[in-house]
Amino acid sequence: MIERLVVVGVGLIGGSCALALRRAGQVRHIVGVGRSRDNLREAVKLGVIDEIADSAAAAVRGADLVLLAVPVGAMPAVLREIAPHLPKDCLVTDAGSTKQDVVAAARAALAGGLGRFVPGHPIAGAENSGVAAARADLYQGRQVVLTPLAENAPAAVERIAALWRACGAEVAQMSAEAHDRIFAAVSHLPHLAAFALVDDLAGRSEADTYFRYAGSGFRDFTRIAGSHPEMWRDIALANREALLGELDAYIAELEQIRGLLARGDAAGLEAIFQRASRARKDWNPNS
Ligand SMILES: NC(=O)C1=CN([C@@H]2O[C@H](COP(=O)(O)OP(=O)(O)OC[C@H]3O[C@@H](n4cnc5c(N)ncnc54)[C@H](O)[C@@H]3O)[C@@H](O)[C@H]2O)C=CC1
Ligand SMILES: O=C(O)C(=O)Cc1ccc(O)cc1
Repeated sequence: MIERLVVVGVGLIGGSCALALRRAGQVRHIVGVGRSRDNLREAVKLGVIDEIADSAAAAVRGADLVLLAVPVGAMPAVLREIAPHLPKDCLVTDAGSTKQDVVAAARAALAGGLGRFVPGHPIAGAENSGVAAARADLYQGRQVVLTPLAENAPAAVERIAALWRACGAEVAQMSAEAHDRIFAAVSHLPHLAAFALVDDLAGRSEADTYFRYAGSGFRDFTRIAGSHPEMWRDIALANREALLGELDAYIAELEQIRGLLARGDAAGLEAIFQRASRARKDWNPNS
Protein backbone atom coordinates (compact mmCIF):
# COMPACT_ATOMS: atom_id res chain seq x y z
CA MET A 1 0.00 0.00 0.00
CA ILE A 2 1.26 3.46 -0.96
CA GLU A 3 0.33 5.90 1.83
CA ARG A 4 1.13 9.15 0.01
CA LEU A 5 1.61 9.14 -3.75
CA VAL A 6 2.74 12.36 -5.39
CA VAL A 7 2.05 12.78 -9.11
CA VAL A 8 4.02 15.62 -10.71
CA GLY A 9 2.23 16.38 -13.99
CA VAL A 10 -1.37 15.19 -13.66
CA GLY A 11 -2.16 14.62 -17.34
CA LEU A 12 -3.01 11.59 -19.46
CA ILE A 13 -0.15 9.44 -18.15
CA GLY A 14 0.11 10.55 -14.51
CA GLY A 15 -3.67 10.78 -14.16
CA SER A 16 -4.22 7.31 -15.62
CA CYS A 17 -1.65 5.80 -13.26
CA ALA A 18 -3.34 7.50 -10.28
CA LEU A 19 -6.76 6.20 -11.37
CA ALA A 20 -5.45 2.68 -11.94
CA LEU A 21 -3.67 2.50 -8.56
CA ARG A 22 -6.74 3.82 -6.79
CA ARG A 23 -8.96 1.29 -8.54
CA ALA A 24 -6.53 -1.49 -7.53
CA GLY A 25 -6.74 -0.33 -3.91
CA GLN A 26 -2.98 0.31 -3.84
CA VAL A 27 -2.92 3.91 -2.65
CA ARG A 28 -4.39 5.85 0.28
CA HIS A 29 -3.79 9.51 -0.59
CA ILE A 30 -2.81 11.11 -3.91
CA VAL A 31 -1.27 14.56 -4.15
CA GLY A 32 -1.07 16.33 -7.52
CA VAL A 33 1.37 19.03 -8.63
CA GLY A 34 1.39 20.84 -11.95
CA ARG A 35 1.62 24.00 -13.97
CA SER A 36 -2.06 24.61 -14.48
CA ARG A 37 -4.34 25.18 -11.50
CA ASP A 38 -7.42 24.59 -13.69
CA ASN A 39 -6.14 21.16 -14.74
CA LEU A 40 -5.43 20.24 -11.09
CA ARG A 41 -8.92 21.38 -10.01
CA GLU A 42 -10.37 19.21 -12.75
CA ALA A 43 -8.22 16.32 -11.48
CA VAL A 44 -9.79 16.69 -8.02
CA LYS A 45 -13.26 16.89 -9.54
CA LEU A 46 -12.64 13.72 -11.56
CA GLY A 47 -11.41 11.88 -8.45
CA VAL A 48 -7.91 11.47 -9.88
CA ILE A 49 -6.14 13.25 -7.01
CA ASP A 50 -7.18 14.04 -3.42
CA GLU A 51 -5.13 17.16 -2.86
CA ILE A 52 -3.43 19.94 -4.85
CA ALA A 53 0.04 20.94 -3.67
CA ASP A 54 1.46 24.41 -4.27
CA SER A 55 4.87 23.11 -5.28
CA ALA A 56 6.66 19.87 -5.95
CA ALA A 57 8.98 20.62 -3.03
CA ALA A 58 6.03 20.90 -0.61
CA ALA A 59 4.24 17.88 -2.09
CA VAL A 60 7.02 15.35 -1.59
CA ARG A 61 7.34 15.93 2.16
CA GLY A 62 5.97 12.77 3.78
CA ALA A 63 5.62 10.97 0.43
CA ASP A 64 6.52 7.32 -0.03
CA LEU A 65 6.31 7.38 -3.83
CA VAL A 66 6.72 10.12 -6.43
CA LEU A 67 5.73 9.68 -10.10
CA LEU A 68 7.15 12.24 -12.52
CA ALA A 69 4.83 12.53 -15.54
CA VAL A 70 5.79 15.89 -17.02
CA PRO A 71 7.27 16.37 -20.54
CA VAL A 72 10.85 15.09 -20.54
CA GLY A 73 12.28 18.61 -21.00
CA ALA A 74 10.72 19.59 -17.66
CA MET A 75 12.21 16.63 -15.72
CA PRO A 76 15.59 18.23 -14.79
CA ALA A 77 13.99 21.23 -13.05
CA VAL A 78 11.45 19.05 -11.22
CA LEU A 79 14.19 16.67 -10.04
CA ARG A 80 16.31 19.58 -8.81
CA GLU A 81 13.32 21.02 -6.97
CA ILE A 82 12.32 17.82 -5.14
CA ALA A 83 15.83 16.47 -4.40
CA PRO A 84 16.43 18.32 -1.09
CA HIS A 85 12.96 17.49 0.25
CA LEU A 86 12.60 13.75 -0.45
CA PRO A 87 12.04 11.64 2.67
CA LYS A 88 14.70 8.99 3.27
CA ASP A 89 12.72 5.94 2.09
CA CYS A 90 10.76 7.64 -0.68
CA LEU A 91 11.11 6.13 -4.17
CA VAL A 92 10.89 8.22 -7.32
CA THR A 93 9.99 6.95 -10.76
CA ASP A 94 9.09 8.58 -14.06
CA ALA A 95 7.02 7.90 -17.16
CA GLY A 96 9.11 9.84 -19.67
CA SER A 97 9.27 8.63 -23.29
CA THR A 98 13.08 8.92 -23.36
CA LYS A 99 15.37 7.49 -20.75
CA GLN A 100 19.05 8.48 -21.12
CA ASP A 101 18.28 12.20 -20.68
CA VAL A 102 16.03 11.61 -17.67
CA VAL A 103 18.64 9.33 -16.07
CA ALA A 104 21.31 12.02 -16.62
CA ALA A 105 19.03 14.60 -14.99
CA ALA A 106 18.40 12.29 -12.01
CA ARG A 107 22.13 11.63 -11.70
CA ALA A 108 22.84 15.37 -11.59
CA ALA A 109 20.02 16.20 -9.15
CA LEU A 110 20.06 13.23 -6.78
CA ALA A 111 23.79 12.44 -6.70
CA GLY A 112 24.29 10.05 -3.73
CA GLY A 113 20.54 9.40 -3.58
CA LEU A 114 20.34 8.05 -7.13
CA GLY A 115 19.38 4.57 -5.93
CA ARG A 116 15.91 5.85 -5.04
CA PHE A 117 15.18 6.73 -8.69
CA VAL A 118 13.87 3.88 -10.86
CA PRO A 119 13.38 5.06 -14.48
CA GLY A 120 10.33 3.82 -16.39
CA HIS A 121 8.24 4.24 -19.53
CA PRO A 122 4.69 2.97 -20.03
CA ILE A 123 4.19 1.95 -23.66
CA ALA A 124 0.62 3.08 -23.62
CA GLY A 125 -0.91 6.37 -24.37
CA ALA A 126 -2.79 8.32 -26.95
CA GLU A 127 -2.75 11.43 -29.07
CA ASN A 128 -4.94 13.09 -26.43
CA SER A 129 -3.47 14.82 -23.40
CA GLY A 130 -4.57 16.43 -20.15
CA VAL A 131 -6.29 14.88 -17.14
CA ALA A 132 -9.67 14.74 -18.91
CA ALA A 133 -8.18 12.03 -21.17
CA ALA A 134 -6.96 9.91 -18.21
CA ARG A 135 -8.41 6.39 -17.88
CA ALA A 136 -8.07 3.74 -15.18
CA ASP A 137 -7.64 1.03 -17.85
CA LEU A 138 -5.01 2.80 -19.98
CA TYR A 139 -2.25 0.36 -18.93
CA GLN A 140 -4.36 -2.81 -19.00
CA GLY A 141 -2.51 -5.44 -21.03
CA ARG A 142 0.15 -2.89 -22.09
CA GLN A 143 3.90 -2.98 -21.53
CA VAL A 144 5.98 -0.85 -19.22
CA VAL A 145 9.73 -0.74 -19.74
CA LEU A 146 11.94 -0.10 -16.71
CA THR A 147 15.57 0.87 -17.27
CA PRO A 148 17.03 0.20 -13.80
CA LEU A 149 20.29 1.74 -12.66
CA ALA A 150 23.25 -0.07 -11.11
CA GLU A 151 22.49 2.02 -8.01
CA ASN A 152 18.94 0.60 -7.63
CA ALA A 153 18.37 -2.04 -4.97
CA PRO A 154 16.46 -5.01 -6.43
CA ALA A 155 13.65 -4.31 -3.92
CA ALA A 156 13.25 -0.76 -5.28
CA VAL A 157 12.95 -2.03 -8.87
CA GLU A 158 10.48 -4.70 -7.76
CA ARG A 159 8.36 -2.11 -5.93
CA ILE A 160 8.01 0.00 -9.10
CA ALA A 161 7.40 -3.09 -11.24
CA ALA A 162 4.65 -4.17 -8.80
CA LEU A 163 3.07 -0.73 -9.05
CA TRP A 164 2.76 -1.01 -12.84
CA ARG A 165 1.54 -4.61 -12.62
CA ALA A 166 -1.19 -3.35 -10.26
CA CYS A 167 -2.19 -0.98 -13.09
CA GLY A 168 -2.62 -4.04 -15.34
CA ALA A 169 0.67 -3.76 -17.25
CA GLU A 170 3.39 -6.27 -18.09
CA VAL A 171 6.84 -5.09 -17.04
CA ALA A 172 10.06 -5.51 -19.05
CA GLN A 173 13.59 -4.31 -18.34
CA MET A 174 16.40 -3.04 -20.59
CA SER A 175 19.20 -0.48 -20.52
CA ALA A 176 18.38 3.18 -21.08
CA GLU A 177 20.60 3.12 -24.19
CA ALA A 178 18.74 0.15 -25.71
CA HIS A 179 15.43 1.80 -24.81
CA ASP A 180 16.24 5.05 -26.60
CA ARG A 181 17.61 3.23 -29.67
CA ILE A 182 14.50 1.03 -30.00
CA PHE A 183 11.93 3.74 -29.34
CA ALA A 184 13.62 6.12 -31.79
CA ALA A 185 12.69 3.56 -34.47
CA VAL A 186 9.24 2.37 -33.39
CA SER A 187 7.78 5.47 -31.75
CA HIS A 188 9.71 8.69 -32.28
CA LEU A 189 10.30 8.34 -36.05
CA PRO A 190 6.64 7.42 -36.79
CA HIS A 191 5.49 10.53 -34.92
CA LEU A 192 7.92 12.69 -36.92
CA ALA A 193 6.74 11.14 -40.19
CA ALA A 194 3.08 11.76 -39.29
CA PHE A 195 3.72 15.38 -38.25
CA ALA A 196 5.67 15.94 -41.49
CA LEU A 197 2.98 14.55 -43.80
CA VAL A 198 0.15 16.50 -42.17
CA ASP A 199 2.22 19.71 -42.04
CA ASP A 200 3.06 19.38 -45.73
CA LEU A 201 -0.58 18.92 -46.76
CA ALA A 202 -1.91 21.54 -44.35
CA GLY A 203 0.42 24.13 -45.86
CA ARG A 204 -0.93 23.69 -49.37
CA SER A 205 -3.44 26.14 -50.87
CA GLU A 206 -5.86 23.28 -51.56
CA ALA A 207 -5.42 21.67 -48.12
CA ASP A 208 -9.18 21.60 -47.43
CA THR A 209 -9.83 19.61 -50.58
CA TYR A 210 -7.11 17.07 -49.78
CA PHE A 211 -8.34 16.59 -46.21
CA ARG A 212 -11.98 16.29 -47.37
CA TYR A 213 -11.15 13.24 -49.46
CA ALA A 214 -8.63 11.58 -47.15
CA GLY A 215 -9.77 8.11 -46.05
CA SER A 216 -8.99 5.52 -43.42
CA GLY A 217 -5.40 4.92 -44.59
CA PHE A 218 -4.63 8.59 -44.07
CA ARG A 219 -6.43 8.51 -40.73
CA ASP A 220 -4.43 5.50 -39.52
CA PHE A 221 -1.09 6.90 -40.70
CA THR A 222 -1.66 10.36 -39.23
CA ARG A 223 -3.67 9.84 -36.00
CA ILE A 224 -0.56 10.54 -33.95
CA ALA A 225 0.02 13.87 -35.72
CA GLY A 226 -2.64 15.17 -33.33
CA SER A 227 -0.29 14.48 -30.40
CA HIS A 228 0.93 17.06 -27.90
CA PRO A 229 3.43 19.40 -29.66
CA GLU A 230 5.40 20.38 -26.53
CA MET A 231 5.77 16.77 -25.42
CA TRP A 232 7.02 15.70 -28.86
CA ARG A 233 9.39 18.66 -29.16
CA ASP A 234 11.00 17.48 -25.93
CA ILE A 235 11.15 13.81 -27.01
CA ALA A 236 12.67 14.64 -30.41
CA LEU A 237 15.37 16.84 -28.90
CA ALA A 238 16.11 14.46 -26.02
CA ASN A 239 16.65 11.52 -28.39
CA ARG A 240 18.15 13.60 -31.19
CA GLU A 241 21.13 11.38 -32.09
CA ALA A 242 19.18 8.13 -32.35
CA LEU A 243 16.30 9.88 -34.08
CA LEU A 244 18.60 11.45 -36.68
CA GLY A 245 19.96 7.97 -37.43
CA GLU A 246 16.44 6.57 -37.87
CA LEU A 247 15.43 9.55 -39.99
CA ASP A 248 18.44 8.96 -42.28
CA ALA A 249 17.54 5.27 -42.61
CA TYR A 250 13.92 6.12 -43.43
CA ILE A 251 14.95 8.78 -45.97
CA ALA A 252 17.30 6.22 -47.60
CA GLU A 253 14.39 3.73 -47.85
CA LEU A 254 12.15 6.42 -49.34
CA GLU A 255 14.95 7.35 -51.79
CA GLN A 256 15.18 3.71 -52.81
CA ILE A 257 11.42 3.57 -53.39
CA ARG A 258 11.62 6.87 -55.27
CA GLY A 259 14.28 5.42 -57.58
CA LEU A 260 12.22 2.29 -58.27
CA LEU A 261 9.15 4.40 -58.98
CA ALA A 262 11.04 6.79 -61.27
CA ARG A 263 12.40 3.82 -63.24
CA GLY A 264 8.99 2.13 -63.34
CA ASP A 265 10.49 -0.93 -61.63
CA ALA A 266 7.32 -2.87 -60.81
CA ALA A 267 9.12 -5.97 -59.49
CA GLY A 268 11.36 -3.86 -57.22
CA LEU A 269 8.40 -1.98 -55.77
CA GLU A 270 6.37 -5.14 -55.25
CA ALA A 271 9.27 -6.87 -53.49
CA ILE A 272 9.48 -4.07 -50.91
CA PHE A 273 5.70 -3.95 -50.44
CA GLN A 274 5.65 -7.76 -50.11
CA ARG A 275 8.32 -7.81 -47.38
CA ALA A 276 6.68 -4.94 -45.48
CA SER A 277 3.18 -6.38 -45.77
CA ARG A 278 4.29 -9.78 -44.45
CA ALA A 279 6.26 -8.23 -41.57
CA ARG A 280 3.33 -6.02 -40.59
CA LYS A 281 0.86 -8.95 -40.63
CA ASP A 282 3.26 -11.16 -38.66
CA TRP A 283 3.71 -8.42 -36.06
CA ASN A 284 0.00 -7.88 -35.41
CA PRO A 285 -2.41 -9.81 -37.59
CA ASN A 286 -5.50 -8.18 -36.05
CA SER A 287 -4.75 -4.51 -36.47
N1 LIG B 1 1.02 10.77 -24.21
C1 LIG B 1 1.47 9.54 -24.32
O1 LIG B 1 0.91 8.76 -25.09
C2 LIG B 1 2.65 9.11 -23.51
C3 LIG B 1 3.43 10.01 -22.83
N2 LIG B 1 4.51 9.59 -22.10
C4 LIG B 1 5.32 10.55 -21.35
O2 LIG B 1 4.60 10.89 -20.18
C5 LIG B 1 4.85 12.23 -19.80
C6 LIG B 1 3.53 12.97 -19.68
O3 LIG B 1 2.83 12.94 -20.90
P1 LIG B 1 1.24 13.15 -20.96
O4 LIG B 1 0.60 12.72 -19.70
O5 LIG B 1 0.80 12.59 -22.24
O6 LIG B 1 1.17 14.74 -21.07
P2 LIG B 1 -0.01 15.71 -20.55
O7 LIG B 1 0.17 16.99 -21.26
O8 LIG B 1 -1.33 15.02 -20.63
O9 LIG B 1 0.35 15.89 -19.02
C7 LIG B 1 1.52 16.52 -18.58
C8 LIG B 1 1.17 17.39 -17.40
O10 LIG B 1 2.37 17.95 -16.90
C9 LIG B 1 2.15 19.33 -16.58
N3 LIG B 1 3.43 20.01 -16.67
C10 LIG B 1 4.11 20.38 -17.77
N4 LIG B 1 5.27 20.97 -17.42
C11 LIG B 1 5.32 20.96 -16.09
C12 LIG B 1 6.25 21.44 -15.14
N5 LIG B 1 7.38 22.03 -15.52
N6 LIG B 1 5.98 21.26 -13.83
C13 LIG B 1 4.83 20.65 -13.43
N7 LIG B 1 3.89 20.19 -14.29
C14 LIG B 1 4.14 20.35 -15.59
C15 LIG B 1 1.13 19.79 -17.60
O11 LIG B 1 0.43 20.93 -17.17
C16 LIG B 1 0.24 18.55 -17.74
O12 LIG B 1 -0.82 18.58 -16.81
C17 LIG B 1 5.80 12.80 -20.86
O13 LIG B 1 7.11 12.71 -20.36
C18 LIG B 1 5.62 11.86 -22.04
O14 LIG B 1 6.80 11.79 -22.83
C19 LIG B 1 4.81 8.26 -21.97
C20 LIG B 1 4.06 7.32 -22.61
C21 LIG B 1 2.93 7.68 -23.44
O1 LIG C 1 -0.81 7.45 -29.59
C1 LIG C 1 -0.12 6.44 -29.71
O2 LIG C 1 -0.51 5.42 -30.31
C2 LIG C 1 1.21 6.37 -29.11
O3 LIG C 1 2.17 6.00 -29.75
C3 LIG C 1 1.26 6.69 -27.67
C4 LIG C 1 2.62 6.82 -27.07
C5 LIG C 1 3.25 8.04 -27.10
C6 LIG C 1 4.47 8.19 -26.47
C7 LIG C 1 5.05 7.12 -25.87
O4 LIG C 1 6.24 7.27 -25.27
C8 LIG C 1 4.45 5.87 -25.83
C9 LIG C 1 3.22 5.73 -26.44
